[in-house]
Amino acid sequence: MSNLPWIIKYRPKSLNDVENQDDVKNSVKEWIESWLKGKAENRAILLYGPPGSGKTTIAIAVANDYKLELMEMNASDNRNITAIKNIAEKAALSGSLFGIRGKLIFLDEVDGINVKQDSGAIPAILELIQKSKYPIIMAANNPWDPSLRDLRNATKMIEVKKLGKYALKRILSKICNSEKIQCEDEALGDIIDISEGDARYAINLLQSVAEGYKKVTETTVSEIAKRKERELDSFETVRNVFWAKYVWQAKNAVSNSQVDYDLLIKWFSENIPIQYDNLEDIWRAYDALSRASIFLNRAKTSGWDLLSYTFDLMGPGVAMAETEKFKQGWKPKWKKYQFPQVIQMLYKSKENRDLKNSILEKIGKKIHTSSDKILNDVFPYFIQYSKIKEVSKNLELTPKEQEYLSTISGETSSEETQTKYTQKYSQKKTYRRYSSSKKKT
Ligand SMILES: Nc1ncnc2c1ncn2[C@@H]1O[C@H](COP(=O)(O)OP(=O)(O)OP(=O)(O)O)[C@@H](O)[C@H]1O
Repeated sequence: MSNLPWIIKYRPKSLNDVENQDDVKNSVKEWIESWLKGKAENRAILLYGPPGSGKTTIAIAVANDYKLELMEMNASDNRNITAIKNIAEKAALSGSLFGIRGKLIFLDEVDGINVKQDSGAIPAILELIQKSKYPIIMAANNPWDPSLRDLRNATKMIEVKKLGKYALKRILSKICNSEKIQCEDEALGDIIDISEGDARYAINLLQSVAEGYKKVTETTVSEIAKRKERELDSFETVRNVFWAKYVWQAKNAVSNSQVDYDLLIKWFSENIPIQYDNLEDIWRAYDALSRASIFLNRAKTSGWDLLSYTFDLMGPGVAMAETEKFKQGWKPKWKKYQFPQVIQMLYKSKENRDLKNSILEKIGKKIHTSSDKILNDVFPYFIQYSKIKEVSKNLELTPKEQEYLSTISGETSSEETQTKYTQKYSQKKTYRRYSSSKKKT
C-alpha cells in the first residue's frame, strides 16, 4: 500500500467523497438512475474539462456507488478499437440479466483519437453507444475538435470545471493528516497556486515534497518548484514513462520532454532497477534502452529522422518491459527516483579538477613555475612529503582545497601514498598506451 501513488491511494471511492463538482455529480446521478430504470434520454455522457479536475474519479465513484463493474478503456490507443468493437458486440447481446452485476463502460481520452490513423475509432464508438445495453461514460479534455462532432451529438455533454482553491486545500489537508506529515498552511497554498486547479499535479507535488524533505514547508515546496525546470521535468518524464499503461502515453512522455536525450537515457539507466523488481523486466528495459542509445548515436550522425526509433525504444520500449502491466488490476508503483550517479560523479570530478588546478596555480605563484611543470615535477612529491596543515597556511589554501589535498594524499604513510601513486601512474600509462594504439588503428 505504501508504494501506491497518492493520486490512487486517495482517489475518492464514492461520489460523496468527491470534493465540489456538485452540479456534475447531480447530473451524473440523474443520468445513471434513469439509465438503470431504462428511461435515459442519452445513451452516453461525455465529461469534459481540464486535466486533474476529476473526470476519471467521478466515473469510478459512480461505478462504486451503483455497484457496477467498471470496464475502463483508453479510447485513443488504437489497439483498443478491436476491443471496443468486441465490447459493442457483447454489450448488445448480454444486457443486464437479473441477478448479474451490471457494467459501466468508461472510455477515457476520446479527444486523443487520431482520426487520420484510426479512421474506424469514432464509428466503432458510435456503434457501441447505439448497441450497448450498458451505460457509457466518456472523458475528454477538449471535446471541441470538429472530428468529434458526431460523438458530441450522440452524448449528453457535462462540463467538469477545474477545482477551486478551497476544494484543493481540503484534498491536500486530508492527505497530510492521513500520512501524518507536517504541512504548513502557507506551503499548501503555494502548491495550490502552482497547480492551477489540477488535483493530480497538486497531489503529486505534495508527495514529491513530502518524500524528498519529510516536512512540507514554503521552503521545501519552493525548492522543488525551483528545480521543476531542471529536475522535476526529468522526474516527471521518467515517472510518466514507468507509469504509462499505453504505448502512446510512454511515447508522448519522451517526445514532449524538455530533457536532453543523452541525459534522459542516463535517467532511465539509473532508475530502471529502482522501478522494476522482476529481473526479466529489468533485462527487457535495459535491452530497449541500449537500442535507444544506438539509434540516438545514429541519429546524430546519419539524420535526425532516426530519432523516432529512439523515442519508441526509450519510451514504450522501457515502459512495456513490465509484464504485470498487461494483467488486470495493474497499478503503478510509487518509487523514489534517483539523480543519475554518473552525472554526480562527473560534477564531482570537475569540481576536483578545478580544486587541483587552483592548488597548482598557488604553488606555481610561490615558486615561479608553470602549472604544467608543477603537475609533472612537483605535485607528486608535494603530496607525498608535505604536511598539509603547514603548507595550507603558507599557500593560503581554502578549506575545500585542504580537504581535496587530504583526500588524495589520504593523510597516509608515505609508503601507502607511494603505492597509490605508482598505481595511478601505471593506470595513466595504460590509458596512454590504449589511446595511442587507438589512434594508430
Ligand atoms: N473532486 C475531487 N475530489 C477529490 N479528489 C479529486 C477530485 N478530483 C480529482 N481528485 C484527485 O486527483 C486525481 C486525478 O483526478 P482524475 O484522474 O479524476 O482527473 P481527470 O479529470 O480524469 O484528468 P485527465 O483529464 O488528465 O484524465 C485523482 O486520483 C484524485 O485523487
